[in-house]
Amino acid sequence: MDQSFSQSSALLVWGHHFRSLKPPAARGPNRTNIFAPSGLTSGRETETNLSEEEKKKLEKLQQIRVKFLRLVHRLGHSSEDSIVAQVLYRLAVVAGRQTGQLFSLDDAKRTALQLEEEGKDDLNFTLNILVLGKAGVGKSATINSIFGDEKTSIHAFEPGTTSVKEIVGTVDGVKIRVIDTPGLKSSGMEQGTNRKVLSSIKKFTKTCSPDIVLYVDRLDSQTRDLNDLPLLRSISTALGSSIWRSAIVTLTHAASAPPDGPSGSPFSYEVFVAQRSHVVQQSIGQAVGDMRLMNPSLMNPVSLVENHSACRKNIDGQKVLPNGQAWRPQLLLLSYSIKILAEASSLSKPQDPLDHRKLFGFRVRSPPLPYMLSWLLQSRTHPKLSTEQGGDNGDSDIDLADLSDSDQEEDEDEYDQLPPFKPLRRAQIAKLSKDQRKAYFEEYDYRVKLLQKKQWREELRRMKELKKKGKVTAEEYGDMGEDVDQENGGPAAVPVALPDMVLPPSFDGDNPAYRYRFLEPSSQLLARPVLDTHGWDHDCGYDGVNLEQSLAIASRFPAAVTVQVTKDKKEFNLNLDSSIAAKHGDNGSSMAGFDIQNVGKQLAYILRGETKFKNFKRNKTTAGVSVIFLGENIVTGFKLEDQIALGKRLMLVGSTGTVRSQSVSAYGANLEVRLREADFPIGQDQSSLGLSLVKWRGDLALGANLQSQISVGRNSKVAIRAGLNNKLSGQITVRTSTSDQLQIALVGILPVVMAIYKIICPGVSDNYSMY
Ligand SMILES: Nc1nc2c(ncn2[C@@H]2O[C@H](COP(=O)(O)OP(=O)(O)OP(=O)(O)O)[C@@H](O)[C@H]2O)c(=O)[nH]1
Repeated sequence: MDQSFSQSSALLVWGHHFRSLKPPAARGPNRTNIFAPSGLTSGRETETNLSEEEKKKLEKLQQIRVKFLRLVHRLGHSSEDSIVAQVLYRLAVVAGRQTGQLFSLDDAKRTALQLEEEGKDDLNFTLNILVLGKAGVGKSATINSIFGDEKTSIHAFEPGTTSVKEIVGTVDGVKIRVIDTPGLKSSGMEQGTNRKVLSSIKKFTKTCSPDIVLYVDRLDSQTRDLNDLPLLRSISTALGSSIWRSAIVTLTHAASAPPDGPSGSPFSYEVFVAQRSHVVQQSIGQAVGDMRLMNPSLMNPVSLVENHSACRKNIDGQKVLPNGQAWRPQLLLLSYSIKILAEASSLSKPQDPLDHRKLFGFRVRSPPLPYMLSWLLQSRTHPKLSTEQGGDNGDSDIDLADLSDSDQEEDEDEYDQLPPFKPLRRAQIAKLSKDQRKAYFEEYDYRVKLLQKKQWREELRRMKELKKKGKVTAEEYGDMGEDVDQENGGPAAVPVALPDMVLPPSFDGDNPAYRYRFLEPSSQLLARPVLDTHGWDHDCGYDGVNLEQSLAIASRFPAAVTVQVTKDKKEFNLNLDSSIAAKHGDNGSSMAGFDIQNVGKQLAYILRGETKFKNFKRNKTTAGVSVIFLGENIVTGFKLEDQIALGKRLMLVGSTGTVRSQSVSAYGANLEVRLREADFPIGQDQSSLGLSLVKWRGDLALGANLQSQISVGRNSKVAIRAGLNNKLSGQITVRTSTSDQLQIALVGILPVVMAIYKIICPGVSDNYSMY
């Protein structure tokens, strides 16, 4: 389910610079609200005291404001839009927060609308854009998308732009002049070539100085570190670090599916965009050498772009991102805003220049509602008292009963009735013919399975008896380790022995995993290191720690706390999950929880509660609420969930819910069918098919998700995960694990075959690289 949600989540698309913002003027008690109707404040009185020079400045600022509102109108945005509100606020600040007749917002709005209705072509607004970036990142394609026309040629496999050139066109009555530049090189060795290109760019910009710089890179490139520093430094040295003042980080290929995270499941779109934006923004900060630019509130704004011809379009024919936002009007609005602010800034005193980065850096953002909705709709297991803590282990009663009736005796008998069997030695097996060996292994596997089943049932029976007598201890219960949790279709969360560190795939003497081993813990507090598998060579990869504790509060209320802290040089992540539950009779249970999670770069504090009722033997209904505090936003949520078990193998889970913040709501529903092998957990084959639906800001996102784990032969397992949404983007992941070396070799050949296929059919590879 996650995947489909992540595809549709809307998120930090504009980085943290584009947060929905209540006009800050409305926040402080001493500030004048620029959105208040004119004439209600003392503006008129102060206006009469103004000098001629100040009056002229106000008039000019009002003209700029009218011009800006006309541009906003042409883009189809409203003055309530967060970027627009921020620009208007900033203009009011430059004006000294005058609200009199000379600088009335209502007047400006009225004039702008009137001029637009008259259709006058007197806007007098031009925009010069310099486009910079590495080779092949999509600079020329972005320029074509801006103009909606094939103005410059693009190439997939060779340098498309070989010299600096100017492209002129008109968009919404605005004359836009774009300087397209040859692709720059990132490696330190090639900075000589870059210097030549940059010096020709500099010559060009002397005659046509840019209002905006688009620094273009790909959203989907996997650089984790500061690989582009030499390139960014060359740009700063050649064009001056002030070039970054008006730069927008433009990330192309924005419809790409997020890659897999350390947990194996894909990142949400929000996290993917936030991480990639952060890497580029930080690199720019480092290249400029201004530590203030490392401050999130001063980083360059980010804009997402998707140039692919198959990109989904909205009813107006505008290309839209996976979160449903039309990117082109947003990019233009951002560019116009920066130019408008620069115009306003030229009227203010030199010691107070406007830095648009500061402007867009307010730490308030529109919360990613689809992401929060998918989080809310997840099924949760209520913590239970272990038998040692005095509990009867609630739901697992059903499991034990279910799993120990009817066909159990048959299986046991079957195993006991089997004729004697003598396992062969390796040397004896080697002498068998191919058919004999096959028959031998089939028989061997069949017997092992029956034996495992028998042992498992014996263990369950033993546990049941002990439970009846109230004698089972937590350790024994933990040893069992096989109690099936009906809700999650997997082993229930019971204390298990501390796992060892995962060994890296190739030997590395520096890796601590080879030097340290865990000891069996005596405490119930489970502590585990968190491994980041995407580390570099000689990186130890352990950047975090995970702690888990289950307790019984007042010997009655089971509680569970999980804390995970990851920290490396640059990032600090904290995740806290804590829950406490209380039972109502035999069939009901309520849970309250407090979580802390990283959402983008902010911490979200979450209060949640839910009540679960078992209304029929195989049906459970859950209702839950949540309140999330994210920055200055409060997101409230409500959900309903129903689980029906149809026999032992099939489970149906349906949930629906809504989240709401700042009078915007997102609605969603999930339906999931889970199917597992009849002798689960001895046989591990299981599949699930999920459908999800999210409605947010008028956009409907539908997603389907299939997950399947199948055993192939004796030694291999295949796990398939496929996701597809109604925007026809999706992802298929196939993972195979095998102990057969030949198969590994075959799997290793796959990328080579793919690479050859791409060379033979370049068009195909280019078109399908992201979809
Ligand atoms: N899927 C996808 N492909 C893109 C996108 N932008 C560009 N491309 C493709 O990437 C390739 C290179 O695009 P160009 O626009 O020529 O890149 P460039 O940065 O101008 O390249 P140089 O001029 O050589 O520096 C072309 O095949 C484009 O079709 C995008 O947003 N999504």
